[in-house]
Amino acid sequence: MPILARIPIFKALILDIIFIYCMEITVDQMYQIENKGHDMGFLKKFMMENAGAASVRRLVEKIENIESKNILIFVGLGNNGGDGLVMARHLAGYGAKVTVMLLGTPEKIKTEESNWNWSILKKMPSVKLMIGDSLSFDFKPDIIVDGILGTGISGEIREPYASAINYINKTDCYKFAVDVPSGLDPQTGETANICTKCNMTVTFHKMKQGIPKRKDLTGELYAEKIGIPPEAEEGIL
Ligand SMILES: NC(=O)C1=CN([C@@H]2O[C@H](COP(=O)(O)OP(=O)(O)OC[C@H]3O[C@@H](n4cnc5c(N)ncnc54)[C@H](O)[C@@H]3O)[C@@H](O)[C@H]2O)[C@@H](O)CC1
Ligand SMILES: [K+]
Repeated sequence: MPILARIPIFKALILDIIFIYCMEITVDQMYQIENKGHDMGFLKKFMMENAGAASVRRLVEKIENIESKNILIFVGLGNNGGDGLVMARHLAGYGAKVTVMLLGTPEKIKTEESNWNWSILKKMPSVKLMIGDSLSFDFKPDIIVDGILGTGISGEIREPYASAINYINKTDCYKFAVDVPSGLDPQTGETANICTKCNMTVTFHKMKQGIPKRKDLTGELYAEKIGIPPEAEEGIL
């Protein structure tokens, strides 16, 4: 054993570092765990539901009088956006004034679980739905939810996501990132050409290795369980 590791305080520190490192997973491991959980019957739509619900719990704990707030939710066409759609429904349940800006058209939503959530929102007049790439709103948001891009990010940010990220960064309000601030690579901690700067980030299941490197962009950072059976990790972690 190295000499330093024999001194209790250093031993504790080394154990802490090992523990923190082991708690963090790669993005690839996350996708494998998600797929295995889904194959076990814990469907991705349930994971998405729990991700959105856990995010709203954190937001409601943080922000007083949520029912009086104008909340603007930017959603991309992947499952990060799907989590944002779940948040919209839960926040409407709290009585907040919720507007969803889908960055694209509904036919281009990529997954069954995101589509499922979009179709529920279409039946909810309590949530205002906008589509396309207009960034002109007839209210001033108190809170913006960034559900644009998550673990599926690759390369430089393309339109209309880039303009939405710019809009978020120049708007003065509370900013919440779903899973990871859009533009931040959750594996490496590096940013693309542009990235949201947020006040709070809630990531799911376990911390991804790159995210805690960028607390300057994440703000307060949490990893929330979303119901994936621990057995889904077997053979992966
Ligand atoms: N992995 C899991 O276990 C779970 C993941 N969930 C959510 O799903 C997310 C991952 O979903 P996806 O795999 O659909 O990925 P994303 O939602 O991150 O989106 C990927 C899509 O965005 C587009 N895109 C990628 N890079 C781009 C760029 N630079 N500029 C413009 N467009 C770009 C691509 O068309 C791609 O299909 C996570 O971040 C998380 O929010 C949750 O629903 C809960 C469970
Ligand atoms: K995001």
